[in-house]
Amino acid sequence: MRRIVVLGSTGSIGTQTLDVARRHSDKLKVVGLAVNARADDLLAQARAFGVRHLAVGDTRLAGEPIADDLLAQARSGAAPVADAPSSLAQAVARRNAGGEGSLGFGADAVVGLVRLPEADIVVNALVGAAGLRASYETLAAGKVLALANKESLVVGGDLIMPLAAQVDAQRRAVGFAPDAGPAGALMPIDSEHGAIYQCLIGEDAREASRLWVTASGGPFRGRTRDDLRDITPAQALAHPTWNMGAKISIDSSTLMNKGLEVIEAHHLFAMPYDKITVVVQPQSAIHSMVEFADGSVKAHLGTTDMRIPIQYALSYPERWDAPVAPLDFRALGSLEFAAPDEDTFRCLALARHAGAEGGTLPCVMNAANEVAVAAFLAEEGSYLGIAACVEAVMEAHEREGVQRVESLDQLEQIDGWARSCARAWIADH
Ligand SMILES: NC(=O)C1=CN([C@@H]2O[C@H](COP(=O)(O)OP(=O)(O)OC[C@H]3O[C@@H](n4cnc5c(N)ncnc54)[C@H](OP(=O)(O)O)[C@@H]3O)[C@@H](O)[C@H]2O)C=CC1
Ligand SMILES: CC(=O)[C@@H](O)[C@H](O)COP(=O)(O)O
Ligand SMILES: [Mn+2]
Repeated sequence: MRRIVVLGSTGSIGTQTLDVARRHSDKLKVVGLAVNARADDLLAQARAFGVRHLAVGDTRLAGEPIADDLLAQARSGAAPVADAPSSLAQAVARRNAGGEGSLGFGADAVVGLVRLPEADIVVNALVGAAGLRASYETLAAGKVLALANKESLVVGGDLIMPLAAQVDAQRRAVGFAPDAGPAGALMPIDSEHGAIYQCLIGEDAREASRLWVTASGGPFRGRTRDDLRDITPAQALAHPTWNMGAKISIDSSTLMNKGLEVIEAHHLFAMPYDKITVVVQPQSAIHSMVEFADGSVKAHLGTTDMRIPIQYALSYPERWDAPVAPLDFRALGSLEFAAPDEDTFRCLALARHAGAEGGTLPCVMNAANEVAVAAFLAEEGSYLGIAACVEAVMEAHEREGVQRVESLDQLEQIDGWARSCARAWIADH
């Protein structure tokens, strides 16, 4: 039984993770759940999965009646009735649940769940740089990090990857290492990175000469800059192939998502930026590809459903029964490929620049993007303003001097500076 904590359990990745856990309840046990504000949904999930360690990011909810219900659930110690066909089974399930339950409010309570002694794997499905500390603390606690929160690596890859290498070595030392593959301390959930991870298994990573990161092209593929002037949130949220949370959907439409993924790939696979190439693949059937020194290319394909990479991150090195119908190539028709239009979708080039410069610039770029995307969604900023704001804040940071990444505290301080800068820029435009 693999015991998992799901941070961001009410979101797109979080709910799909719970669906995988439901389908494989003989192999996965959910022991902790965290959300930001959807506390009613959290309570329903906790009851359905018999979870007694709960955290809510929004501290204002601590004084609401829902807090009493959550506390009752945390203290209940009862396995869900559906999982306990007899009183004996229920008694065993109660004993296995172990320890006292817990309920906490605020960012520290959310991060605190990663240190639960009964947790083996933490699924980080938080959104934005708010997920960085949880990623760091998961690996610092020697646990497996199943990572959807790509912003963690974009901002703090320099801190996270050395920790992941340590946990990988610890797991290898105690005998957890498949014959042909890494020990699985950091399992990427992002579809492209899950794909590359699988293409590299059984290979000598030093023989990989290029990573081909695929992009759908987003809802505005083929449009000109002029076409993008009056884009509304509803138009930008309508992703052509994936059903995702709001922030990543906007990032996909601007190609910032692909820029974040290039930086994520650089950290995860130690690949130089000039050997990471983005290719538009509008069907989103090829999730990414790895080219090797001898000219061979391995591609990973699958149904466009995140439950496949989520499940693989949890089952590795095993493969469990498919959570969705596999791809039917007869129905797929053709596969198209194109170069991305980086003049129209400037966020991709900005992110590449931030990644290549390194240090604290990706942190600044990411924070400015988060603020500009939130402003656009709140109809307080324009669509084209997203790239313009990111560029202006990056330039300001470069003028002041990009720093080497030293610590989480340093990153949080620079993130705060970039957010203020971005808010000021939006107020002025
Ligand atoms: N969705 C997808 O298909 C993919 C997503 N990703 C990445 O996965 C991450 C999650 O994306 P997605 O699931 O789409 O996002 P959603 O917006 O759908 O969900 C975010 C989840 O995180 C919770 N949350 C947000 N902020 C906090 C906080 N400060 N403290 C505690 N909980 C918080 C939300 O709680 P509440 O509901 O209470 O607000 C919600 O449960 C992102 O980094 C994204 O880039 C990567 C690949 C694909
Ligand atoms: C499902 C997933 O991994 C997303 O990150 C996806 O890649 C978004 O689609 P785009 O290719 O349009 O960015
Ligand atoms: Mn992706």
